[in-house]
Amino acid sequence: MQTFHSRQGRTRTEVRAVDGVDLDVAEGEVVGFLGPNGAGKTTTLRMLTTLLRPTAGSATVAGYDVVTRSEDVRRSIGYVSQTGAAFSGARAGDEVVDHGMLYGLPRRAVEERGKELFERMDLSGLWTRMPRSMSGGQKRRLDVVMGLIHEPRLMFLDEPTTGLDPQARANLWDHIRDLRDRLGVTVLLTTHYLDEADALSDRIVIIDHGRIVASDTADHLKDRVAGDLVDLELVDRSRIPDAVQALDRLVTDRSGVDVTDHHVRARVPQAGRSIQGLIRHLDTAGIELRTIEVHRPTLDDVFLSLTGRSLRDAETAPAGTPGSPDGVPAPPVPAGTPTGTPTATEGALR
Ligand SMILES: Nc1ncnc2c1ncn2[C@@H]1O[C@H](COP(=O)(O)OP(=O)(O)OP(=O)(O)O)[C@@H](O)[C@H]1O
Repeated sequence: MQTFHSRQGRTRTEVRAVDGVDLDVAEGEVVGFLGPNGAGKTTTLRMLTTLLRPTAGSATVAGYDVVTRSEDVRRSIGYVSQTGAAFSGARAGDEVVDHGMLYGLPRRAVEERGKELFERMDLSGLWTRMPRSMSGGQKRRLDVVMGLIHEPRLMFLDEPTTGLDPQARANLWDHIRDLRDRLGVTVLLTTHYLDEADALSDRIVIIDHGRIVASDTADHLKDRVAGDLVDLELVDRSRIPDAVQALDRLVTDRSGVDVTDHHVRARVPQAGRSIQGLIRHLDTAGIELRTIEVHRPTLDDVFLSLTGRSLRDAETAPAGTPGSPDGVPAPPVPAGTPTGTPTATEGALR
């Protein structure tokens, strides 16, 4: 759990930023932490990366307790914050080398690894460039290089693609996939982009008001929580009651059947399996269709069915004052890279 206190005049407000987060991440998984603004994603990440001490609860990252073994945690992880890491006026390559040396790594080894990572991240030729003259996408990839310089087994990426244009986003997605596929890095990323969570994550954890409301693969969430949307457009409106009855038999929850104009719509679990039978039935009953459409649900549908509101509508301005000095700043990290552990991250931050 993470509780913040903020003061406005004489009023002291308590914000429970994270309240009931149970999370297990296996080694090699890419987990997308999805939720609207202010849901508690960054706060959870800051606790897992030892930047913030949990008010209650415990968490283990790469096998180490985040409070009692915080230095070991820092040595084992890479963290790309929302604001990025490349601040100084130094050249990109020098930034990377300085960053690696903070981990106690020898200059030569860091340079070699840094140049390799520049190639892998499509930054070749930019070693001596000032970060401020790089494009948004290049800067973000430089942040990822800095996060990877000490060969962590686990990467935390906080909204890695916010502010990037579609091409730069797609490019960074490829690199994030590459982290897992080629480097075997476990990735925990936060996002409020539905398509990003969908495209990148082996598993999606949906957080709302500081609590986890769902955790599963995107496909399972869609099948289990939302169901496919079947939309029948009838030629003859007088047959609507018959079509409603036919579709209603396939509905397994209480979501029911909607009727507008010539359309009859319902959410049906795994419609691919039942649609043929439905069409046969309608045909036999002489119900003529103008169109039939089946839509896979989106993650927004999942969020809607779990919380009663759309993720987009849930995007509200955060209530507290993020960035106030509740957090413990991370000191430079000591050298070394731990060997893999069976569970990359686990914890119950309640
Ligand atoms: N240091 C702080 N002091 C007071 N309140 C805070 C602080 N940090 C975060 N909060 C509050 O805690 C809640 C969760 O914030 P958090 O930044 O974790 O959300 P988020 O899901 O990462 O949002 P975003 O997508 O906007 O980054 C919000 O209500 C926020 O205002």
